[in-house]
Amino acid sequence: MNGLGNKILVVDMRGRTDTVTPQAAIALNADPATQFDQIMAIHDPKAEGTDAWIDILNSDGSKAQACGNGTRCVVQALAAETGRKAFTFQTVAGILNAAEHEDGSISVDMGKPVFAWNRIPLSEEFFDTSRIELQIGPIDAPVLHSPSAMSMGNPHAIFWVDKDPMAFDLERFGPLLENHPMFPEKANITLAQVTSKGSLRTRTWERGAGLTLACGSAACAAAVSAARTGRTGRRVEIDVASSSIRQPLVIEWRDDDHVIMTGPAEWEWSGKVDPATGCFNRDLEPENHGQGAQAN
Ligand SMILES: N[C@H](CCC[C@H](N)C(=O)O)C(=O)O
Repeated sequence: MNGLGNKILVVDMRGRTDTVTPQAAIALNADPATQFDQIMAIHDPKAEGTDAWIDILNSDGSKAQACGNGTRCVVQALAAETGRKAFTFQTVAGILNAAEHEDGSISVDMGKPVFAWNRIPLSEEFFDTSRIELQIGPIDAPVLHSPSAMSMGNPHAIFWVDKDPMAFDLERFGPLLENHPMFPEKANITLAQVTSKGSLRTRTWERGAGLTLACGSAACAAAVSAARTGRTGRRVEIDVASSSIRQPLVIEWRDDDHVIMTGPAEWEWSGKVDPATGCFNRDLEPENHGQGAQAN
């Protein structure tokens, strides 16, 4: 599946006690036929009142605490399977409520943003993490500087740019910043251009996945950071510059501090996958539209 182009493998692990291994993730990503950005593994629920435990792996095999685009794909797959429209998931980042709307768009309550330096986490103490001292490029003429830092369950740095985010050499700067000592758990790196008081244009280098076509939790982090620094209001339309899918993500940072993300999801193909090794085969004919890959 994809969430605004973000390549998502939704793997049904319900009824099983094993998990998708980092090795399987790396093997699946190494094959062009199954190259992905994140795996959303659906497991039987652990907590009362939840529909599933969602285990999230990046394409480098590392774990992610949140995945907005991937969560919308899980909602679409489960809604197609069950006919239900609203779900409650448990992830490392906490409990997420999500629902598919009549028009097919999907809203996810991504929880509350975290601003404290030591919970993002950052390796240096900053009283105000809405603008931290971090720059890249020549000392006297930095290419990127003074980002806003925060967590959506996963760490984010938002660099403000005054021209198209596509004009930057993010392939070069991304890994330097992702792995910068400032971020003890690494970070997702986003370039954000304010295009109005209610809209942003973004591009993200993802922790553990690199340049992706879209990143939902980064869109949430950009919207919250823009509102937090007075650049926009608390409801923002995000034009994800790198995505070929010309639909905005709508992010609302509600007065109760919850961040609600609304956007599309799309099924691409289904198949069977070995969660230990990553061996897979595609269904010749799509069995059930909206179904993720079935573990075998
Ligand atoms: N693409 C995902 C983000 C995955 C985050 C992952 N890169 C990490 O934090 O390690 C999204 O739509 O939110």
